[in-house]
Amino acid sequence: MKIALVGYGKMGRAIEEIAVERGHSVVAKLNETPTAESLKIADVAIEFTHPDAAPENISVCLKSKIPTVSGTTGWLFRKKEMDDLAIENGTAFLYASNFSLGVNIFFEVNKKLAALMRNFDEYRPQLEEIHHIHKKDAPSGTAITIAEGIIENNPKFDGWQLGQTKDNALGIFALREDEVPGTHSVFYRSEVDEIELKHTAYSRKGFALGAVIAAEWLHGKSGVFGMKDVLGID
Ligand SMILES: NC(=O)C1=CN([C@@H]2O[C@H](COP(=O)(O)OP(=O)(O)OC[C@H]3O[C@@H](n4cnc5c(N)ncnc54)[C@H](O)[C@@H]3O)[C@@H](O)[C@H]2O)C=CC1
Ligand SMILES: O=C(O)C1=N[C@H](C(=O)O)C[C@H](O)C1
Repeated sequence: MKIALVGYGKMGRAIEEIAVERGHSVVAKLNETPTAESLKIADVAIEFTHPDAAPENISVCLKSKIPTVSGTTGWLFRKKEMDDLAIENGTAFLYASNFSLGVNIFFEVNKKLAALMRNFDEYRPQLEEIHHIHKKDAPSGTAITIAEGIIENNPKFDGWQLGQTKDNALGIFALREDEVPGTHSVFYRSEVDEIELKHTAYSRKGFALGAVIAAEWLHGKSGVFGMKDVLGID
C-alpha cells in the first residue's frame, strides 16, 4: 500500500517505521496542508497533526478521494463535516481518539464497569490522564471517549469538566509530565475504598501499529468507520 503521512512529527515517524516493517511504502511526508497533487499516488492518507490543522487536512484528503485515517485529537466539533465529506466523495474516513488495542479494550471494559456501578451511589467516578508536556489539548481525546462511555451508561452524569466536580459533571484531571506517552485511569472512590481501571502506554508503538492496521483495513472501502469496526467489537 502507498501511504501519505500527513504530519511527520512524533506519530508520523512512529507510523513510518511500522508501515515499512509491514511492507508498505511511504510516498509523502507532509508537514503542511496536503494538496491533491501531493496525494496523487497515495492509496491511503494517515493524518496526525494539530487540532487547528486537522479539519483542513482531512478535507483535502477526502476531496481528493483518498481513504483517510486520522488520530489528531481536539477538533471533534467538526467531525460531522468530515463524515459528510467522506460520503459525498465516495471515499472512506476513520477517526479514533486512540488507536492502541489495549485502549480500545479498555473503552469496552469501562462501559461495562460504568453500567455495573450506576446503582452504587457510594462510589463516585473520576478520570485522570497523564501525557508529555508537548501535548496541545486537554483533556486528551482518549479521556473524552472514556468520559462519554461512563456518561452513556450512568444517567447521574450529563457531561464532563476539567478538575474536581460535584453533582452531574464527571471530573477529568489532565496532568502533563516529562515525556509520558499516555496514561489513563478511571477511579471509583468511596469513603472506604477505591476501584481503579488503568491503561499505561509504554511508547507510541501501540498507537502507530493500530493506525497502520486501520489504514490496511480501510483501503478499498467507502464510508465512515471507527476502531470498533477494525477490531470487530460489537
Ligand atoms: N489517536 C491516537 O492514537 C493518537 C493521537 N495523537 C494525536 O496526534 C496528534 C499529533 O501528535 P504528535 O505526532 O505527537 O505531534 P507532533 O507535534 O510531534 O507532530 C505533529 C506534526 O504535524 C505537523 N503539522 C502542523 N501543522 C500541520 C499542517 N497544517 N499540515 C500538516 N502537518 C502539520 C507538525 O509540523 C508536526 O511535525 C496530536 O493531536 C495527538 O494528540 C497522538 C498519539 C496517538
Ligand atoms: O498527544 C498524545 O501524545 C496522545 N494523544 C491521544 C489523546 O489525546 O488521547 C492519544 C494518546 O493518549 C497520546
